[in-house]
Amino acid sequence: MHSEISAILAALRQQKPVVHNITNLVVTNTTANALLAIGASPVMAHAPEEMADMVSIASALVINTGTPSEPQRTAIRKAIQAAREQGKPWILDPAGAGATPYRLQLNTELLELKPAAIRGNASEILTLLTGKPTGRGVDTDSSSDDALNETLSYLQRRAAQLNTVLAVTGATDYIIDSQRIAKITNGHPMMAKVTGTGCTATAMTGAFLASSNDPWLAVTASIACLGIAGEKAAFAAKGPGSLQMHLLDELYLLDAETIQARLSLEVLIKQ
Ligand SMILES: Nc1ncnc2c1ncn2[C@@H]1O[C@H](COP(=O)(O)OP(=O)(O)O)[C@@H](O)[C@H]1O
Ligand SMILES: Cc1ncsc1CCOP(=O)(O)O
Ligand SMILES: [Mg+2]
Repeated sequence: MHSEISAILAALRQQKPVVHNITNLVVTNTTANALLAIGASPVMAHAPEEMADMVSIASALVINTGTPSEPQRTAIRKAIQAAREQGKPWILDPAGAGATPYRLQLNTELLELKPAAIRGNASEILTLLTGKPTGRGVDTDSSSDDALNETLSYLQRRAAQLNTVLAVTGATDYIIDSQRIAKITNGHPMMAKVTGTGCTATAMTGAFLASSNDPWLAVTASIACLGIAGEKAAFAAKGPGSLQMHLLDELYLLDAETIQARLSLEVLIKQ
C-alpha cells in the first residue's frame, strides 16, 4: 500500500487542489496551514452569497460542524448543492455531533446529501449513524479498539448503504467502504492533546479525495500520512505546543521513503 499512498501524495502535490472549507472557528487557521504544508491550496469561506462561485473554483469541499450557526447552515446547504451539481467530492466532519440535539439534527440532515467520505472520532461516527448521542463535547468517549472492532461489520454495512467511505479515527484508525477496511496504527497519543488534529485529518482528506479516483484509497492515504507525520512530530516535540509546530513541518517534509519505512497498515477484506 505504501506505493499507492505515495502516488496519491505526489498527485496532490502536483495538482495543488483548491480545497474549500466551511469549518469551525477553532481550527480555521490550523487546518489551512496543514493543507498548505501537505501541498494543497486551502480557501476558508462561509458567506452564503459566494458558496456556488467558491465551489466552482475548488476541487473538493470540506464541511465541519464544530461551531454551527444558522447562517453557516445556510452556507453549508448551498455549498453542498453546488458541489453535487458540479460533481465535486465533499467530506463531512460531524464534529461534536452528540453534544447537542441541534448538531445531531444538522448532521443527520447532511448525511442524506451523499458525502464522498465522513471522518470523525468513534463517538461522532456512532452518534451520526445510530442517532444515539455519545461523546464528550467534540471528544470521544468510546475509543476502545475492542468496542470498535465489534462494530466493524455494522460500519461496513452502513458505508455500503450510504455509498460513502467512513473514517473512524483514534488510537487505531479504520477506513471503511463496502468492500475494504484499512486498519492504521500510526499516530501518537499526544495528537489528541492538540485541538484540531481530527479536523486536520478531515481537511487533508478533502485534498486527497481531489487527487484520486478511488475514494477509499484517498481517505486511507490521507489518514496514513497524518498518522506518520504526527508520530514523527511527537518524537521531536516536548508537548502539545511544539507538536503542533512539528506537525506542519513533518507534513511538509513527508516523502515516499518515510511512508515506506513507517506505514503501519493492514487491509481487512470484506467482513
Ligand atoms: N491515542 C492515539 N494514538 C495514536 N494516534 C492518535 C491517538 N489519538 C488520536 N490519534 C490520531 O490523531 C488524529 C485525530 O484523530 P482523533 O483524535 O480521533 O480526532 P478528533 O480530534 O476529531 O477526536 C488521527 O490521525 C488519529 O490517528
Ligand atoms: C474544541 C472545539 N470546539 C468546537 S470545535 C473544536 C475543535 C475540535 O477539533 P478536533 O475534533 O479536531 O480536536
Ligand atoms: Mg473532531
